[in-house]
Amino acid sequence: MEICPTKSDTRAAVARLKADGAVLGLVPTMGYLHDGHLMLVRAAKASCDRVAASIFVNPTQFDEASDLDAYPVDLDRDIALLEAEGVDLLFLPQAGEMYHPEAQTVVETTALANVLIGALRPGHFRGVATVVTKLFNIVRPDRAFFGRKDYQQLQVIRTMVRDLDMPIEIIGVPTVRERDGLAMSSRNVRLTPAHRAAAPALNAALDWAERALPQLPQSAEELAAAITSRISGAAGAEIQSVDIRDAETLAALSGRIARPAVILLAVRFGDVLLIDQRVVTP
Ligand SMILES: Nc1ncnc2c1ncn2[C@@H]1O[C@H](COP(=O)(O)OP(=O)(O)OP(=O)(O)O)[C@@H](O)[C@H]1O
Ligand SMILES: CC(C)(CO)[C@@H](O)C(=O)[O-]
Ligand code: BAL
Repeated sequence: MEICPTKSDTRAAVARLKADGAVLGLVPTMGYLHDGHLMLVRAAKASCDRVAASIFVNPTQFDEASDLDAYPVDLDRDIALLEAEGVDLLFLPQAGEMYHPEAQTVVETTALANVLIGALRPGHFRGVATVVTKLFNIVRPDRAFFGRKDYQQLQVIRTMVRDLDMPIEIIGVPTVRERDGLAMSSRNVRLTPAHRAAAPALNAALDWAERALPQLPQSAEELAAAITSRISGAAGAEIQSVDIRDAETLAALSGRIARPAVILLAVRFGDVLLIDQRVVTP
């Protein structure tokens, strides 16, 4: 695996990797890799000739300095894991390499960026869309792979690619979970033991909702209220939002759920914000 700390190294390495017309996949991450990330790498390996990954803890998408400071890092382990998966290129920039000191250009999906998680984390999706655009411009992949766990992020990126005519196919990969159902996340290590024990309540509530939906003639509002009451029983859970939205546009739904919908959860345990999601089809 070639490790490239600069944009110019990366462009040169990509040119070599694509010289024979190979299809290149990109897996963008913020590091501290777990099996969810490795599933993205495996999906990329399965459908592309060459695979690039990036590790960059992007400061512009953090709305809280304390969350950025607490973001876990273990580069040696990450590099070994990516090597073992057969990744061809790792783009590993420093913040100074990534952003021009006088940078003033941003990319924003104006409506989708400022609702749901975007309302809880102001500026977050502008930071994500801007850095992903930069990663796409530096690596120029044919396909890019993102987790469905970060559902709104995936829809923001799909919308951006559509609106700005980026010639990149976006692939959404299913959520990888711990044995007790908790969605894998780099932030899980920051949960206290008591919060870690309570956190599978998110997935349990989603499982319940998926099972209950065909039997109950529930409205979106009633379903959201029932999910909220289930999660509120989990020790330490501070529910930030439970939303039932159109699965594609994330437009709010009300009344009977008559089309594919996504249930979006954001729940704080101490200072850790956990998210989870489930697409349900009536
Ligand atoms: N459990 C998971 N299953 C599948 N994909 C995942 C999972 N967790 C993260 N991803 C995906 O991996 C990519 C990189 O995510 P990131 O590095 O932010 O990891 P993370 O574990 O989601 O961290 P965070 O704690 O910031 O949410 C994103 O596309 C994300 O959706
Ligand atoms: C897509 C991403 C790498 C952009 O910084 C980040 O938001 C993430 O890890 O999901
Ligand atoms: N996984 C999304 C990146 C973030 O939480 O900042």
